[in-house]
Formats: sequence, C-alpha cells, structure tokens
Amino acid sequence: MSNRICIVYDTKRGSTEMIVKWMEEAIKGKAEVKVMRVSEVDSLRGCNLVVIGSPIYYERPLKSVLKFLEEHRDELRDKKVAVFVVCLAELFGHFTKGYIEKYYLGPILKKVPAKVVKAGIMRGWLAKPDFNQKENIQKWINDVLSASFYSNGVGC
Ligand SMILES: Cc1cc2nc3c(=O)[nH]c(=O)nc-3n(C[C@H](O)[C@H](O)[C@H](O)COP(=O)(O)O)c2cc1C
Repeated sequence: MSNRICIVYDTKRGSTEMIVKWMEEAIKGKAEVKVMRVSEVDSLRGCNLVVIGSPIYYERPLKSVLKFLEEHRDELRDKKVAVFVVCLAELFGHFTKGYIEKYYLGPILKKVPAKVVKAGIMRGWLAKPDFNQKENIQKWINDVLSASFYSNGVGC
C-alpha cells in the first residue's frame, strides 16, 4: 500500500487550519495527503497514518476532537497515529512543557487506541499568523513521515 496520510483537525479561529496547510504543503510530492476537519470525516479508510490536531481553549483540547477519537476508535486501532496541540502556553518554553504534555496532550493521547508515532506542541497565535512557526511545523511533519515510513527500526 502506498503511503496515504490523513490530517484531521478542528479550529475556532483558523490558526490550526493554517498550521495544517503548512503540513500539507510539506508532505505533497512525498506521500498522498488528505486534510479534513473533524466534522468532515466519514471514514479513514485507505489512510495508513492519521495526524490529529487540536487547539487548546481553557486548558483543554476541543471536545470535537476528543469526540472524533471516540467515534473512530475502532478504525484508528490499526493505524499509525501522530497528534499535536496548538496553544500559547508553549511560549513559556520548557517551564510549561510538562504541564502541556499532561493537560493538553494527555486527554488526546488517552483516547488514541494505537501507538503514537509522535506528539507535537505547536505555538499558535491570537490575531496575526505567526509565519516564524512554519519551518518548525514542516520539520515536525517530516519527522513524523520519517518515523512512520522510512525508519529501519535501528534508530536511523
Ligand atoms: C478564549 C481563548 C482561550 C484560550 N485558552 C488557552 C489555554 O488555556 N492555554 C493555551 O496555551 N492557549 C490558550 N489559548 C490560545 C489558543 O490555543 C491559540 O490562540 C490557538 O492558536 C487557537 O487555535 P485556533 O486559531 O485554531 O482556534 C486561548 C485562546 C483564546 C482566544
């Protein structure tokens, strides 16, 4: 089967959507990619890697993303999964890393029934897009691809 990636996300104010577009741009030409908002997902058939992202509002990922994970639990079981959150707490660097892992990524990770290839913390924004994040985000998704498809199992 060729590598087919589904990126599933939700957003309230558009930054997660822009982040996902940057990911899509980085993947194109390397693998097949389909981008869907959680409300648009009918089936994940044909995807061997699912990347799931949520912004953080009031210390939590969006309910719509958690609901998506519950509703697609059976389908996700035999897929590779990567997850990411978009938030502003990341601005405080390593001081908040543990907090973000526990309270922002934690609720998502708990609902993933498969092995998680990679979990990412992306810096979002409130008004103007932060284009400085693009390079990091594209590197992250390339690392996800490497870990999912090109790893030879000996740490390369
Ligand atoms: C009302 C509101 C509440 C927020 N709560 C949090 C929060 O608890 N922790 C955090 O790190 N960021 C918080 N943020 C920042 C958002 O996670 C950030 O702006 C993100 O980029 C929004 O994603 P979206 O544009 O895809 O909706 C909040 C933003 C707003 C407007």
